[in-house]
Amino acid sequence: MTAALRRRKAASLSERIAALDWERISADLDTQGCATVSALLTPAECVALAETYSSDTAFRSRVVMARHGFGRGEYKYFAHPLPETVSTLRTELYPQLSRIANRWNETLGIDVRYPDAHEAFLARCHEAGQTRPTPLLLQYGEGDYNCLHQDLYGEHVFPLQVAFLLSVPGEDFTGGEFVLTEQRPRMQSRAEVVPLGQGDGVIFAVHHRPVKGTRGHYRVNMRHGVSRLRSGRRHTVGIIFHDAQ
Ligand SMILES: O=C(O)CCC(=O)C(=O)O
Ligand SMILES: [Fe+2]
Repeated sequence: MTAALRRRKAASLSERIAALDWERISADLDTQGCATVSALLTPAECVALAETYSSDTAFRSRVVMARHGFGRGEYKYFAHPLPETVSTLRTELYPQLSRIANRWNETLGIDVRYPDAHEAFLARCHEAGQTRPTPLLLQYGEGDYNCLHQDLYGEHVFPLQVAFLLSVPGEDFTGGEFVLTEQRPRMQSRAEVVPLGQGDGVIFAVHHRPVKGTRGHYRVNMRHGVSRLRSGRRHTVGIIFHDAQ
């Protein structure tokens, strides 16, 4: 098979997103507060995205985490126009996730509802002065880590976000595990380490999520971060659906 034929036969990113098992993802998010999708990005897409890190024009700002007490390592927020892979992920993951987000808000008795199209949700952000794009590329070297945090950038918050591992664990880097914590009312916190391979994504709650208890649902507070890299270099791309002030 020629390379061109192989390319045509390979499903596009849109097709791969549409083919995801959303019932399973939805159930995992309900029970665990996170769900993984395996190899949604191809190795070529991962390498291409990771390589844009050195670009001067693709980004609107760079954050050196140690300067802000966020950890160690750095990240850059993409500028418009977003790379096609990032824009496709953001636009096409959103409609499925908005159904889960609306269901969660209903469960928690929160009045906010999310529109079906990402464009409509962005219009809401923009009207409130949240106009700057939030998708970001992160870069970690040996000894780097990302402190537990929540990606909140203003009044409007979409309750789910996604991070994709672009590097190959065990080969490009060691350590550097994705970590989630869940703070439960009047109980001790629960931690979850999410093993990821190259191109895998983790979908997780940004801030709050409903947990089923014996007497209805209650709200827990979520944070995410990355444990210390023992060696090598690790890149991830973060897809956050609300824009920033
Ligand atoms: O590098 C990671 O795995 C975490 C990235 C992150 O904090 C984010 O995508 O918001
Ligand atoms: Fe984050």
